[in-house]
Amino acid sequence: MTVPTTSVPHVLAALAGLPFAKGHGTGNDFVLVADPDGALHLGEAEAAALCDRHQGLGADGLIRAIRSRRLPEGEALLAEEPGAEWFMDYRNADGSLSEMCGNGVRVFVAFLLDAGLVELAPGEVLPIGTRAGVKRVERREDGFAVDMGPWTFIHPEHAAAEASDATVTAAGLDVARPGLSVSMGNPHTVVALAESSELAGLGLHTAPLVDPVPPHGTNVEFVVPSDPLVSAGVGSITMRVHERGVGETQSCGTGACAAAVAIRYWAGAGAPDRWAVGVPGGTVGVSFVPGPDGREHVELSGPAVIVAHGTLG
Ligand SMILES: N[C@@H](CCC[C@H](N)C(=O)O)C(=O)O
Repeated sequence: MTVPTTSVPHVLAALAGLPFAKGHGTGNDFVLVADPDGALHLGEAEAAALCDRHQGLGADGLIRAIRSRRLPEGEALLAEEPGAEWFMDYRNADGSLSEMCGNGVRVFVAFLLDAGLVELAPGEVLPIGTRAGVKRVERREDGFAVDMGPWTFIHPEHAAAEASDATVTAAGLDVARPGLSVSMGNPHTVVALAESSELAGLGLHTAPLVDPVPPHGTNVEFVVPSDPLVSAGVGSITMRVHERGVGETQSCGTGACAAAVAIRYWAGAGAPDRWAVGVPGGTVGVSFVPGPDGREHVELSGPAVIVAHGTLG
């Protein structure tokens, strides 16, 4: 019998001795590996094997900490921000690359601190290279806040004219619902539901069908606005997410930002700039703030926890 060279045990055997950490942000969990000089080969097969929940370590994604100058996409960012020494090389659980991960970038900075690779006092900001550009991460007493940059509609012509640009079908929904596709550097399609019972009844073990799907696929957020929607100036929503390249996760930081963007857009004039987004793994904060470039930026805040360290055996 021939053992496939891409089988999880085979791929993991080739990584024996690899030090790693495990961390999460509101239950969105990651395997983290320090590879400052880019000496390791951590591609699609390695990410999928490490993230395998049965035969690997198990995670929603793999994050490699590599110096920006060691990757072509990181080197390009250094011209824009010379302080972005570290690059978050992120892969989904199926091994695919994603441009951005909002929970991941907070956990990434917690990992750099834990590994002694950076120093950052509360109130200080660290620029991080990502495939969606440089993200500035501020350390706070209770976690981290990330300037995620400006949001955009993926299909601006439809969104502006019809307030939705897709129909979304999912297990547990009686009929297809309208969705709004928002880019946070990575793609999202947001669907509003009226009742918590509809959210609870969704079957997210299979991927929702989005028509038309954005060019590079999409993450899908189902969102229920709280009643009242706004309390003490803060909007409140609850969401579940099916992530591209992963499946249902306990949380998605970029998804929480996209959900707040869509609900605020649908709510119209007078909707608040601060939002609390409840996810199965906790709560994250999303704020709309003026950016240094004069555009509106989205700020994501929330916890980041390193739970374990180990060595691949
Ligand atoms: N969980 C992440 C998003 C991870 C990437 C996503 N699955 C994609 O393919 O775009 C987050 O916290 O933002």
